Amino acid sequence: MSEEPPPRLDEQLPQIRSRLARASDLLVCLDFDGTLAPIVDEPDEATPLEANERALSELVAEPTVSTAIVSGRSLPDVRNRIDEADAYAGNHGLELARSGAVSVHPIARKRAASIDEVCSALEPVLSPVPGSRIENKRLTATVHTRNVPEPLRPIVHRRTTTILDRFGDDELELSRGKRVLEIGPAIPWGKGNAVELIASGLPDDAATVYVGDDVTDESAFRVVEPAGIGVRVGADDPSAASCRVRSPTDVVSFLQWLGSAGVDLIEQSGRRDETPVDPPRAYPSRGQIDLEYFPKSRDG
Ligand SMILES: O=P(O)(O)OC[C@H]1O[C@H](O[C@H]2O[C@H](CO)[C@@H](O)[C@H](O)[C@H]2O)[C@H](O)[C@@H](O)[C@@H]1O
Repeated sequence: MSEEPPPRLDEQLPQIRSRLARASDLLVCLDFDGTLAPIVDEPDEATPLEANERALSELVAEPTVSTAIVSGRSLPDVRNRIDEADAYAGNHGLELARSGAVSVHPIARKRAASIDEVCSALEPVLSPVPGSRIENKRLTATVHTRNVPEPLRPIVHRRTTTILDRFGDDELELSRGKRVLEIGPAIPWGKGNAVELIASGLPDDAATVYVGDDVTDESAFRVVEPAGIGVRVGADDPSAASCRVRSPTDVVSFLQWLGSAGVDLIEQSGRRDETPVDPPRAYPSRGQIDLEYFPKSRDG
């Protein structure tokens, strides 16, 4: 990954056009917080921009386009916040909903009890810290520090690390996001893996676009680039994405552009007529799914 922030999206339009002009189909994967919805102080109050919802609906209506929301929130939470997408990945890719069925990473499912224990242990040590908040998302947990006064944030970090060392038993790991500490199972699985799974149901010459704003979106950028298009939302962070926009408002413009010029480029390529498209692979029902859709591992 370059140390430099990626170039602005408008500077990259010729490259984006040429990638779309070679594609038979388009998969548009979108992060939620900071991408479709502006970042707000209270996580419960995050709402997508109406214009982003409209632009998503227009993409959903296009026969050459598939859509997915890929979020760090729990699956039920993110599905309640934004409707209509063809697929949803929650908990940073550990749970997936598509074609009417849900699959959960088998190791993450086993470690849900440890997440619960850690949340219970964190409650008494963090509740005295003003503004701190624990979001238990079953497969992962988020410790929020956005509303914690700056001088107290190191205390939250220390206490969280201490509890995780005591209860996590090497099964859980800590990572950082935007004013949050994310606690999840220590397994090599992230948003990028979820995007690969979703894309595997599409023809080989489909183009995948991924738009996201935070650290966990980087694994998805690495998966889609360079054949697809990664768009980092935010000012000047280095990223594996090939271009950037500044804010969720700019995401609106990009989604609108994809729904008009982007779809035209794909249709003009005419590749769809030549390529027989496999029917989307349906998710099997709960219970059958885990080992089939997620990799086996020693304790899986
Ligand atoms: O992958 P995402 O959909 O972007 O989810 C990442 C985390 O988003 C939420 O936290 C972030 O947004 C909050 C509301 O704007 C903000 O207050 C917080 O500081 C941000 O980090 C969500 O609450 C987490 O569960 C997600 O993991």
